[in-house]
Amino acid sequence: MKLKNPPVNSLSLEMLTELVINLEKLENDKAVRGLVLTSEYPGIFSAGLDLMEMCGRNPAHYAEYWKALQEFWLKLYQSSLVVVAAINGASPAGGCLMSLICDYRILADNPKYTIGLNETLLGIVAPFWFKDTMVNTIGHRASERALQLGLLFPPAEALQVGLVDQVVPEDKLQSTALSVMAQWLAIPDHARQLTKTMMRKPTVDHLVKQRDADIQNFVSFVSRDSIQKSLQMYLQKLRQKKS
Ligand SMILES: CCCCCCC/C=C/C(=O)SCCNC(=O)CCNC(=O)[C@H](O)C(C)(C)COP(=O)(O)OP(=O)(O)OC[C@H]1O[C@@H](n2cnc3c(N)ncnc32)[C@H](O)[C@@H]1OP(=O)(O)O
Repeated sequence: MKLKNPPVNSLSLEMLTELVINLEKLENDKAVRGLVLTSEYPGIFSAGLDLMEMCGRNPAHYAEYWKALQEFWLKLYQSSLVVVAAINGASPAGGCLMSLICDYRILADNPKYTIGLNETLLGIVAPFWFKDTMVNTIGHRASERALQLGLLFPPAEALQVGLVDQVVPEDKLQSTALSVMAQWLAIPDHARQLTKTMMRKPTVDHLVKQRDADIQNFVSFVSRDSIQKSLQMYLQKLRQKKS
């Protein structure tokens, strides 16, 4: 599946909805057992959540957006398919989260392709289920440091901390993803799927139990004037970077 939402594959409401629909279609197709997630635009895997969905909108929109994000996370994290992320570009914040909920992550070796949960750099806080996903991958201490500092790791460091499973030359990314997929598909589906469910259930339950409260929390947080100002300033900084 190729992520395709120009210019930076930000996770807009429309994109999240389409991703969930496509995932459902693939899961209902008995001929499909695995999925490689990559970007149509080498250089950018995903810029994360679409900041335009979080700026200057009304509470009903924020609630709808957050619910769609939760839906996407729940769908992909619990997918019965083998999901391999072939990360062919920068992967900040929500882009990193999307990679973390796959079963295996391969990052192309390019110093510009940084990955991490950098929310604090925007003056916002990664929600508990982003944090849980990261802790499950790299452990508590490394997550605490990475989350507080909003670290974006270049490939060698991402590999060292365990944020990705493999770093390969850019021209070997797709072939490596396919050979990793073959290795995972050699395991009987039912055994692998039950194991995945067992490993992920506590994290899933944590969010499921608090879904409504999490939406309310997001809506009230994002509606604050101070948060709106931080997000606007960050967007402005992104725009000024060009000039
Ligand atoms: C408030 C409550 C908070 C609760 C928690 C919320 C958790 C949040 C998770 C998130 O994912 S927040 C988003 C974090 N994302 C980022 O910090 C990435 C920002 N983008 C970049 O660093 C770069 O754009 C890039 C991805 C490295 C690509 O760089 P490049 O130089 O190739 O492109 P740019 O010129 O920077 O961008 C092109 C164009 O796209 C706009 N844009 C970039 N990122 C986003 C985004 N996340 N959402 C919306 N739009 C984005 C950027 O402003 C440019 O727009 P124009 O200037 O062309 O209009």
